[in-house]
Amino acid sequence: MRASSIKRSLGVNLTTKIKESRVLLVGAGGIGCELLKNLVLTGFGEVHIIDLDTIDLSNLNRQFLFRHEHIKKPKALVAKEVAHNFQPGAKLEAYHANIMDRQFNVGWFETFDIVFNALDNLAARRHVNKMCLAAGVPLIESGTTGFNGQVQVIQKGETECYDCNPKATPKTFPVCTIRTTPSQPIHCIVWAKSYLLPQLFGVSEDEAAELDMTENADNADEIANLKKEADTLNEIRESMGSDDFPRNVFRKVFETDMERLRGLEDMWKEREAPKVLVFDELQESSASTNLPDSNGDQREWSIEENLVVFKDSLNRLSKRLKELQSKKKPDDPEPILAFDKDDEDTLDFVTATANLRAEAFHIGRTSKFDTKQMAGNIIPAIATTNAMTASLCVLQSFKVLQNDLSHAKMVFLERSGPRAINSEGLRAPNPYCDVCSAVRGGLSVTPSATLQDLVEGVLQKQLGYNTDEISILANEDVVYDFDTKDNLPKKLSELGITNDSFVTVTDEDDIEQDPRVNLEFWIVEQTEPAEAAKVMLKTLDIPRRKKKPVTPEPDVAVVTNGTAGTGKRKREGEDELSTDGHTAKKVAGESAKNGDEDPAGESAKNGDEDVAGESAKNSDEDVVVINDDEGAILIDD
Ligand SMILES: Nc1ncnc2c1ncn2[C@@H]1O[C@H](COP(=O)(O)OP(=O)(O)OP(=O)(O)O)[C@@H](O)[C@H]1O
Ligand SMILES: [Zn+2]
Repeated sequence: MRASSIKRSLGVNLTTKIKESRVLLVGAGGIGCELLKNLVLTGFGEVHIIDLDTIDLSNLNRQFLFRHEHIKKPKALVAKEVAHNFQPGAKLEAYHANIMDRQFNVGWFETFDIVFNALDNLAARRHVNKMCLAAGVPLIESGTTGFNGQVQVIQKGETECYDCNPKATPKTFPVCTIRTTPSQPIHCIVWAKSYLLPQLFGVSEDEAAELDMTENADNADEIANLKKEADTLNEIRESMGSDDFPRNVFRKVFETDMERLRGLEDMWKEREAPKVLVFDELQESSASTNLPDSNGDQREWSIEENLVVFKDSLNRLSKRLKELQSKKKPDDPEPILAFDKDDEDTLDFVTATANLRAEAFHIGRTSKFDTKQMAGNIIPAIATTNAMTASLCVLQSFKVLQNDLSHAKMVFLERSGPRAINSEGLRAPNPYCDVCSAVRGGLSVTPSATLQDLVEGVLQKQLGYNTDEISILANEDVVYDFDTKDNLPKKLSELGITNDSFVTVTDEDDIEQDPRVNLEFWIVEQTEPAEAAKVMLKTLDIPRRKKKPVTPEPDVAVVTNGTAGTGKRKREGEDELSTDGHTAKKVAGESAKNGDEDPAGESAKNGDEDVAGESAKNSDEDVVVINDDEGAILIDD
């Protein structure tokens, strides 16, 4: 768009503000590429782009700034170069780096007028949220999952922050469901992918993220059995590469183990016992069965076809592992093969093995295509959703630049409701949110300062904390609490508490004792010689934590891959809040926005669950199933 047209549609004032603004774009992926193009064409004066990744073939279908010749080059740098051609006058700066690196400190964040998040994971989103709160910079957070998208404006002290609504951690499955009582195809897929495949070709099942190995009375026996079974599988690994290998594996997991399970009669009083699959019988019935070709990916294979793929994929994987082992140098780590949804061999193995197991447990089979979606936790990325979401981010940024948060909105894109775009007014911060209720500040530290200087000198003497009732977290580690006092004499630097690192002080007092909100500071190292004080903090007023009404477990949606935006809109304990007078307020002018002018308000409520919510709802066990009945176009990653 020409500058003159922009001026005419946005007005001189806003156009000038846009031109004078300096913004940061975090992530140059699906949303990021669209957003960068929009920012540059809208006339944003200075745009800094950061992305840690390089360009991959699978990005090209939707990350339109990238071409085949850019594969393996850093996303941020290529995005900058290409976008620069759209608007040669724009000042663009690119960083091929992780936004969580310390060099991107609070002072650096403070230099921006707006930060745009176009990320794909919770950790980075949370980090940027925290940095923007610390720096007092407005954040426009966005996310898409398939046809759903979400944009949220976050401003310290005025709106909800990214963490004001609970986010679910990725789904894990109880070990006993996976090991002995699977009842859905996903249980069999997780077993094949996270248990059997690593047992045969990789690391031990203890490291599988999807298996909840927390030991308790119910599963102690099962975990002991697992260890025993692992030993047997290790023996079977010895036959890898020989013709007997697939047969040995099959017999172990579908004959011996099934027989053992059937013997646990108490277990099968309420449910049907698994059946034993007999290798020799299946081998015979599959004698004339061919390997399914790629046209067969979308249909369920017969049990014979599954056996053929099981054997063939095991042979392919064995060959690969043997090759890696033969090339291993003495100091190299032991080679392994790990599941990758785009690796045909591991995907074939998981599909066939999961289907054979499903057969044993009287569960329906899944096609290779569906297995790939489920095992890879894939929610398709859709270029149009990204483009629409990116444009909504820019529209919201206009409100921010005009200091008009009362007209900024939380916007949702959805396909299932009556309208594609829905919105609602921004909400005030959740008073119980530990993240945005925290008090933040810089802490000057000399190189010789110890943890004791901090705990006693600052927290106890200056700020009046009871040092028996606090815990201190630095770089994800507890460095101090009632039971961990050994670190007191250590220098802060020895504990990794150096320039620009964050330290969080949590008041662990019971809620009746009126604990304070979290105190979070970033370290500013001073050079010696120091004055008397080794650790300095200007006296802060640290308010008391809000007493939360007792509530049932929060009803959280499953976020499958961290791509989802901002989580369910219903706040933890919100119903109770409304009844005791603490109803979360809209930022300003709320009713006007949700009244006649915003007929989308109501539908937004239906679609306002976490953008991954739809898939989560498909199963009573919160299993993520991709519901594609309506013929979505799946763009594979
Ligand atoms: N900590 C981080 N620092 C900088 N960039 C990040 C960080 N975490 C994620 N990103 C970037 O955010 C972008 C998110 O884009 P997107 O969701 O399209 O993911 P993608 O990796 O490009 O594609 P997909 O995951 O769908 O294959 C990616 O380019 C990714 O590299
Ligand atoms: Zn918050």
